[in-house]
Amino acid sequence: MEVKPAIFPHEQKNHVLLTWAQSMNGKIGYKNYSDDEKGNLFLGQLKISCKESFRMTHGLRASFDAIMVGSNTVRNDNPSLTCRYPHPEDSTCLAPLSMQPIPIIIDSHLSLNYASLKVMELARCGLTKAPWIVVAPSVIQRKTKDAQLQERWNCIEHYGGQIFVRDQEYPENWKDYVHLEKLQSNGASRIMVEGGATLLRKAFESNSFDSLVVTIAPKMFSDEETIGISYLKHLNLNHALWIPCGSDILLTTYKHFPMELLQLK
Ligand SMILES: NC(=O)C1=CN([C@@H]2O[C@H](COP(=O)(O)OP(=O)(O)OC[C@H]3O[C@@H](n4cnc5c(N)ncnc54)[C@H](O)[C@@H]3O)[C@@H](O)[C@H]2O)C=CC1
Ligand SMILES: Nc1nc(O)c(N)c(N[C@@H]2O[C@H](COP(=O)(O)O)[C@@H](O)[C@H]2O)n1
Repeated sequence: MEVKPAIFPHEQKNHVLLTWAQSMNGKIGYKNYSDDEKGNLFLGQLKISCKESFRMTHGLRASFDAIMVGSNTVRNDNPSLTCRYPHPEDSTCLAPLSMQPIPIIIDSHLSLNYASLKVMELARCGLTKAPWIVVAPSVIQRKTKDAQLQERWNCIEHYGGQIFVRDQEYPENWKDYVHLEKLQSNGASRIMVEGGATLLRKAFESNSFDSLVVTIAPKMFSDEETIGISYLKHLNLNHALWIPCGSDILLTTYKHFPMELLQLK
């Protein structure tokens, strides 16, 4: 797949950036995740980025209208999906509400327990924007007979979130699956797709993105306990830039990567 040089989203209205952090052997997260409600060990996030590239990610988050993640990412990581600078490792170091990206979760069957999520708690406290959830059309009918689904739907709306029902149950094309046109026409024009592996892979397969920023850390993780993304080998990266960032290296298609993001202090 030819990957074209990209311009940074400030100059472009609609933009989809695929971004993730990976080890040298392409690993991005723990393989088995478990729902801590069932009393199992909650594995949480695989720590990959160094502090400089994690800070860069938060600089990017300040430049985008929304961060999109998949439902398994939320189930495994319970991410806050906030813009925190200059110290992203400090959960209280939040950018002003106006600079916070909209969290977008692709959760076709409304499978997550929204009341227990960090993104909902942060929205309830007025610290961040309430999340947008993309669901399959079957949820409308199912929730009339399923009190738990109705409760989740009510929880999202109660905290000011929005639910977007896509047109088809299982669209082939990524853009239809995530209801991209509707999201962008409602204000999420520039979207950072942060993962997980499936959501990113499907975006590659339907060539539904404008740019890439990949953080590659000098780490290796075992096949037994981690999952990976192996799409880079299919890309023609002749136009890509490789930019050192702390102990990591960034692979990006931005011809003019905003280097000030690397100096975010
Ligand atoms: N290192 C990093 O930067 C990141 C790592 N992760 C890790 O990734 C792991 C989760 O990844 P996965 O299990 O792959 O789950 P995932 O988070 O990608 O969830 C699967 C998603 O794919 C969507 N999907 C299924 N079929 C699709 C299709 N045809 N088109 C478009 N979307 C489709 C589902 O609706 C769901 O939202 C976790 O371990 C998490 O920690 C997640 C984000 C970033
Ligand atoms: N840039 C980056 N480096 C890592 O090492 C990571 N594990 C991730 N993970 C992504 O960031 C989300 C967490 O977001 P918050 O810090 O909770 O706001 C996680 O869900 C992945 O999307 N990213």
